Amino acid sequence: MELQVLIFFIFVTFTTTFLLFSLSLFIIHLNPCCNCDTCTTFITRSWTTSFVNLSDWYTHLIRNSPTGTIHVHVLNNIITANPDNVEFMIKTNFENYPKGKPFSDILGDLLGRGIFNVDGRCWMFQRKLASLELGSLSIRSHALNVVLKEIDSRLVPYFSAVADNNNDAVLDLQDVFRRFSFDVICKFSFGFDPGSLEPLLPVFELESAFDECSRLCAERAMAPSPLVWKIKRFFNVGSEKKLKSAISIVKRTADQVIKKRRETGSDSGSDLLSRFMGSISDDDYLRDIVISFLLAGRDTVASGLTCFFLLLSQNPKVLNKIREESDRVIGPTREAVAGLGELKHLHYLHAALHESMRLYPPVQFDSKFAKHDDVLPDGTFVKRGSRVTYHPYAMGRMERIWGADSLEFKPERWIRDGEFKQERAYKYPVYQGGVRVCLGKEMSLVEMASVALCLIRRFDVSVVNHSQLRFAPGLTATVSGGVHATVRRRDLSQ
Ligand code: HEM
Repeated sequence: MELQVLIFFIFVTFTTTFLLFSLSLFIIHLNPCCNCDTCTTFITRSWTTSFVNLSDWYTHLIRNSPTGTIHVHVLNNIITANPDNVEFMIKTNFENYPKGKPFSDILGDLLGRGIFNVDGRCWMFQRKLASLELGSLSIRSHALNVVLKEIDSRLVPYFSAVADNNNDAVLDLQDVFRRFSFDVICKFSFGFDPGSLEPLLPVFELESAFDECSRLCAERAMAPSPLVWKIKRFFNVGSEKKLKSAISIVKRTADQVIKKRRETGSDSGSDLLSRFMGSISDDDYLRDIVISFLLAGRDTVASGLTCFFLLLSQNPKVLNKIREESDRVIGPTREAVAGLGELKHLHYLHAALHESMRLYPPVQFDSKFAKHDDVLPDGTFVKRGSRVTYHPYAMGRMERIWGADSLEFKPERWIRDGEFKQERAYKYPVYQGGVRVCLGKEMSLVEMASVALCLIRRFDVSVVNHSQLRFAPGLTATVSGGVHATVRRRDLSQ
């Protein structure tokens, strides 16, 4: 009995100390008492009466800010859509804006020492290794082969089955593209095929565990204070208990794949894991690296494709122009596929993909934490420890950046002298840009262009729900309830 009392006493003392310590950190870092308009609207959530998404409210505030920057004091968060500030954060003064501890705390349990979650030397080592691998021609053509095989063997049959259903069946584009891109990134990174787009296979345990991780980590990020989730994690209750179990599934599966590969040897050497295995002998480190790639490559591509098809469905003229261009470059045979060389000549298609991600960037915002006091180019003072966020979603909707027609879907704005022209990364930081620019940019564009071509040339895809998109909380832009569409085989006599 005495022992139980002692344990109880230690438990209560520890918990109280922990709570008080965390509360004092919360008060030091945040400013929970601010009663400015922005903070009051944020705390009372009264923005929901006029806006569907938090990002839309931020866009509205930023539009009305003369500098293109706002400050949500209660979150200690500076949010900017000013290209000069973006360039300063991610390039000129990059050293002062690492991901920082608050970010690595949120994703640390899932990503460990993976590239997404680290700064400094550990990041630089992985970055160098990964850029060497991803830059090589052989891995690019491996990526294209993986994508084309998945399109041919699963995506086209899946769409065909829906099109041949006489009852005007509807499919959820977002769900299909997520499963497609999960298969692709697993094959590309691990060299193994989860087959999640096979209609008859049950949802793969790894895939749903990954969904759960992404959702619950985003919940951590949205908590008003890390104290909330840290206490839950400490006691292993509620959402933290679920997260722990989902993370263990992801890690266990990755461990099994690596162990098997060590036993059988890296056969073809073409997937990313085989290539990393040549330089890294620590299997836990290898696992962290590969999990970061799975996270990076899955929902981003699915989100990009979903919004692209939504916009095409609303803009038939753009759709027709893409079809005309592809007939010209690849030839009119519907089954013909574009190789790496031909993809480069599809200028209008690339313009349309970039334009779609301007309005619906897969990563809507990206935060860093200031190491030292600083002043942004627009004059905003940044206190050490503040969170500084650049906001591609708001940037894509700014008249001062894109002109009076900024809300229109106009691929033509990317075409000069008949060719696709890239914009500066700081005006269009959809793939971030600067020192930590996305390493999968080329691969994702090849993947999205290939999917778009194969589907557009064969099918008419019509989105049925056209109301304003409501995004669910998550690391990547995900539409609540999905994006539903009918699919018909194209009438080739037209
Ligand atoms: C439309 C698709 C994609 C978009 C919009 C996108 C966007 C981004 C963004 C915004 C970042 C910076 C995130 C941060 O600050 O942590 C990033 C980083 C990264 N992306 Fe992507 N990404 C896409 C696809 C991919 C794919 C397919 C891969 C893998 C093959 C990939 C691999 C990476 C990696 C490894 C990083 C970390 C780079 C570093 O920290 O140095 N991405 N991406």
